[in-house]
Amino acid sequence: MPTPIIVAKIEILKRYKPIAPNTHKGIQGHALLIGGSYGKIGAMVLGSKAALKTGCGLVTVFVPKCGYEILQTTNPEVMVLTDVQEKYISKIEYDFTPKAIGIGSGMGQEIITQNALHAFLIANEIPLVIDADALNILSQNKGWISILPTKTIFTPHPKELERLIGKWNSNREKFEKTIAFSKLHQLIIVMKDAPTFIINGDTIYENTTGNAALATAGTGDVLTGMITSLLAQSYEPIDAAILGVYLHGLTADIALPETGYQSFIASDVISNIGKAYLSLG
Ligand SMILES: NC(=O)C1=CN([C@@H]2O[C@H](COP(=O)(O)OP(=O)(O)OC[C@H]3O[C@@H](n4cnc5c(N)ncnc54)[C@H](O)[C@@H]3O)[C@@H](O)[C@H]2O)[C@@H](O)CC1
Ligand SMILES: Nc1ncnc2c1ncn2[C@@H]1O[C@H](COP(=O)(O)OP(=O)(O)O)[C@@H](O)[C@H]1O
Ligand SMILES: [Mg+2]
Repeated sequence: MPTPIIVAKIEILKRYKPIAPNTHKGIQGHALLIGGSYGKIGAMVLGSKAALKTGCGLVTVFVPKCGYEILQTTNPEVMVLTDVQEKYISKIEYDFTPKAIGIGSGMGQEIITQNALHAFLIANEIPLVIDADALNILSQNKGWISILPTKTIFTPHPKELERLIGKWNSNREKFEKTIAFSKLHQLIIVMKDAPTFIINGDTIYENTTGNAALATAGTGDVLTGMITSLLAQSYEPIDAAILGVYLHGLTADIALPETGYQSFIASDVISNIGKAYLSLG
């Protein structure tokens, strides 16, 4: 197994691009987040707010109709497009060209949603982050993985990873299988765990931030919003994954003295993104 590259501040500063003074929202990047279903619109509320707080200029969400008022009320900075269906996504349509797309958080796995994902993947050429139910759907339809743009970012937690690559008998085998999967499909795999590893073919990155406060609902949905935002800001996919995971963990390290492990929630990741950026100098 290749020795991991340790991702500490020095590795981040090689990749981090401070904001240009004369930038504007039109060049800061437009992120599109697709997902949500009845009862899981919160995943999109969290992801879209995280995307804005990570610095892209514009964020649009595509959600089932039941998400419209929720998102317009909770996140007024976010633009909202809706599916024709009330409770789940059935046909993904939008009339602009986003710089990056994140798909899957809270999306559910209805058959009609699976078909909508397939049609979307066939048409799409924009850089992608794939999370949660979109990963689960791909696990059941492995042939669709070949349609993805190269360097698409997958963000599985251990159970989602197992659904994609099958069971492993040792840590070593888990890495071998993930590396083989990454190479076969030319994907970047964010192996979310404690710690999180990022696999890019034979290269392994080991993140150094984060703690058990992150073991709470929605922190993964937030990470998807953050990585999609960085992709929209023209970071290379590998840099968006590395920087996103690092900043996400750093929010928990910064908040811990005030929240403790137990009371930290996904919204606390979002409210500490600013401090995480400031600590980069
Ligand atoms: N507020 C919201 O709307 C929320 C929506 N969510 C969405 O709900 C859907 C279901 O996601 P889930 O992840 O809960 O369901 P999954 O069935 O994918 O994952 C849950 C299973 O994975 C295991 N697991 C998770 N993390 C693990 C780890 N680090 N090590 C070992 N096992 C681990 C759990 O024990 C459990 O058996 C997704 O679409 C997700 O985006 C969740 O993110 C929760 C919050
Ligand atoms: N004990 C832990 N230490 C560090 N990070 C953790 C820990 N538990 C969970 N995380 C992080 O929290 C996030 C959880 O993501 P995920 O399981 O997809 O949550 P959700 O789907 O509820 O949003 C991942 O980034 C994971 O690495
Ligand atoms: Mg998740």
